[in-house]
Amino acid sequence: MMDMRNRNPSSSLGHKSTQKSKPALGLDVQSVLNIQQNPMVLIDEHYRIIAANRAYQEAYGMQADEVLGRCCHEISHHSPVPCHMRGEDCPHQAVFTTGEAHEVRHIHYDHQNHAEHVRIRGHAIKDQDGNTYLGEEIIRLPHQDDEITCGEMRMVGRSPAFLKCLHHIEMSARTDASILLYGESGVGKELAASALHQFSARAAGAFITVDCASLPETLFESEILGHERGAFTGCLGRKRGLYEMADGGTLFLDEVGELPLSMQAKLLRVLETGTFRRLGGAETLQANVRIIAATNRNLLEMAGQRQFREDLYYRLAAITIDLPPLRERREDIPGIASVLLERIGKSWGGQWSLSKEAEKRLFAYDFPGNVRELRNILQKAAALADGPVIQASHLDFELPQPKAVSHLSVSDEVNDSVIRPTALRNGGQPDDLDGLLRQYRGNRRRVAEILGVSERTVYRWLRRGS
Ligand SMILES: Nc1ncnc2c1ncn2[C@@H]1O[C@H](COP(=O)(O)OP(=O)(O)OP(=O)(O)O)[C@@H](O)[C@H]1O
Repeated sequence: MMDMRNRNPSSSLGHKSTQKSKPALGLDVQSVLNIQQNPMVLIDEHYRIIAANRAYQEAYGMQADEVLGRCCHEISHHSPVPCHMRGEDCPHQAVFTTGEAHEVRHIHYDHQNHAEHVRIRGHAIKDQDGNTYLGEEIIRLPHQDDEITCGEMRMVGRSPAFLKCLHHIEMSARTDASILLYGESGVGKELAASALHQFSARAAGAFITVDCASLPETLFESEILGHERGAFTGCLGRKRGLYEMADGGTLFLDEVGELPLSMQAKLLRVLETGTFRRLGGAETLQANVRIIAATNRNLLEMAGQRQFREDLYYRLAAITIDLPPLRERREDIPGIASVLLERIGKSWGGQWSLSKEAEKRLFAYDFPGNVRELRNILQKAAALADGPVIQASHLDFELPQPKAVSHLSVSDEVNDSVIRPTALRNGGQPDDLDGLLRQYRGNRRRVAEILGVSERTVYRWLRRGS
């Protein structure tokens, strides 16, 4: 039987006096911890480990006397500073500040410096003197959980901001609440929605995407609710709508902020009742659908300007999740770049990697168009590279200074040398839409204004090109 007081007298449970230092109920802490199959540790307010079970010692390849008295961050993060000082969501900080249990997703390093994804549940534990300790259970995630695989796509990242977002996605997926994903264009909202569906109890059901930006107002009802035969001129047969097709699964409303007010009212009616009628139909139908919506607009601000219904906002946003832009998680750039190059290699039949200098240049760039822009830059670079290694010179991402453009119209633009590459193609789409977006730091509204088209049109062009 191990006596914690002998191992680390200053930090054992009930350490205030020898008389009182006996653990509650006289239990041997070590044997209680050893019952746990997952790694478990007790940590004091100074981050020092005062007890660790056998599974913890095995996970980090250390003997008990090598672990006790050491700081938790030294062992699991190989870091001299606590994880919240490196931007991570730290259970220690949360539990000692709030006294509440806290769960996070982290990357831990074993004694051979191998990284592994873990879920940590931290709880406050009191001794008989009222001192608080952090009890941490560490759940090691299976290898395939290192990344989120959505069909062919993988959601890659290991930055604190990304792990926090991934944790929110996993936790929210357990509920059936509606979720609103916020994030700049190209940040991975659709991928996140698909991950939410996959983690949820509805994973076996359908995942149906509605592109709200490109859905014409006239087709809204027939597309979302379906129609009966002969419902309108030229309508030959019965068709189930997207809402009905998502029964038992998830309906993803992409770019929900682009929905005109009239469509918002129709959508709200369906979401509130869960019932609907196909166009031209008399029967009231029902579907059990989980709603995930995404936007890059501030919907509450839009609600204040009467451009978005407040009641619809609250129906969509039971839970909101922010997806951080790539420039706020730069350490993810090399990992994502390598996955994107793998994807490009597979579809083009080749293999590309980045030179050190190219990696450095990517790391320094701001990516107003986020992961989609990174993908476009890499595609272009792979096409330009004369071998398997992409050099810095192949990366075309000069971010030109935005010009003062508030007064520009389409005709002004034709005479403007900076914007000339965007000369309009058939159908109004500029030749270098990506370049124009880069020029205006991904601001689709500004680009739409310059081209004299609606933001929905710019969005539709982008989708067509991706
Ligand atoms: N973490 C990631 N790891 C790997 N690929 C990613 C990641 N995030 C996004 N991508 C890729 O970036 C591209 C853009 O992602 P996605 O379409 O999900 O962005 P979005 O936020 O929905 O964009 P938009 O607002 O324009 O609709 C896709 O090809 C997607 O697979």
